[in-house]
Amino acid sequence: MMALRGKTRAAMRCFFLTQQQLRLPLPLTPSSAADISSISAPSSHRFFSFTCSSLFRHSPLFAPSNQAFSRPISFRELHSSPPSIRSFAARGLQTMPNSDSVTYLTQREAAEVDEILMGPLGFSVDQLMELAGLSVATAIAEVYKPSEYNRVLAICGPGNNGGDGLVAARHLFHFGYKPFICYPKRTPKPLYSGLVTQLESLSVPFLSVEDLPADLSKEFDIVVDAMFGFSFHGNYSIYCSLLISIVVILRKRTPAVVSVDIPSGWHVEEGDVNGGGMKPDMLVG
Ligand SMILES: NC(=O)C1=CN([C@@H]2O[C@H](COP(=O)(O)OP(=O)(O)OC[C@H]3O[C@@H](n4cnc5c(N)ncnc54)[C@H](OP(=O)(O)O)[C@@H]3O)[C@@H](O)[C@H]2O)[C@@H](O)CC1
Repeated sequence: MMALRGKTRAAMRCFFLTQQQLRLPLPLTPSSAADISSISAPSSHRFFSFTCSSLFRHSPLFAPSNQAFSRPISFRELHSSPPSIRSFAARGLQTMPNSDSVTYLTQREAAEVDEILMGPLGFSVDQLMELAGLSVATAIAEVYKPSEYNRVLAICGPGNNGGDGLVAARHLFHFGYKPFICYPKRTPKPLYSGLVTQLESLSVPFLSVEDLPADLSKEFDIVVDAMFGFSFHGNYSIYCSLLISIVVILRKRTPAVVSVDIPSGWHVEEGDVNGGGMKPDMLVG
């Protein structure tokens, strides 16, 4: 998590990591650090970044001479790697030019920041969700051009992470993509029903799990994983594991899987401890 402690404005920015960035050779050179920093969202799209790097927060610090860091590392390796390897992501982010304004939060500290944002600072969940979804859409547009990756399937879960996905899909529509939504467990709260209404007013199709084609790669260029964020607990229900299986299996042929905030199924601080979580190409947090 990119965050602040008394530096709220400085910390309001979106970070995303792609396979390409995670293949940068280590230790990071000034130019590779610049490559990473150049992918942050434009200042007009800055927002409070939720939990991306908190996935890696408890990794021990690494020595530049460590053999593990003398070669490029892929995102796939990152998922299955011990904490010392996972700390690469934190290292990359820490190496950003204004890294003095960036610190990392635990889940508990993140909850406290939420309380401040939504308490004395007066932010609403709607506002934060809108900014999160817009930032996800912006990050996708930065990496996957609509001319090449036009058809987007957003799989949205029952909580706020799913709400981020609904918002992102709306912005992707306005960016020129053709989004589709799979939202199997709808939440009847006004915030969510409003997001659904807005998408329906744009004629964005909602697909049931049964509607999903057997081969997602033929129908979609990007899958947005907005099933679960930092409140995922326990194991997947049968229903959810079905969805996960679809995406994981077809991920081999799907051009891009983009996870929102935390890859679905990952522990917020320990990562993919059971090995059954999503394996995204890009993580936006
Ligand atoms: N906080 C903020 O300020 C903002 C947060 N934002 C975003 O919200 C995300 C966190 O949102 P969240 O807290 O709503 O939780 P989330 O991860 O979406 O899932 C909760 C739902 O999943 C369900 N569920 C859980 N485990 C399950 C299982 N094994 N199998 C089946 N179901 C399971 C659980 O059900 P329950 O346990 O309640 O029965 C509940 O319905 C965060 O990562 C970020 O992306 C932004 O929108 C901006 C503002």
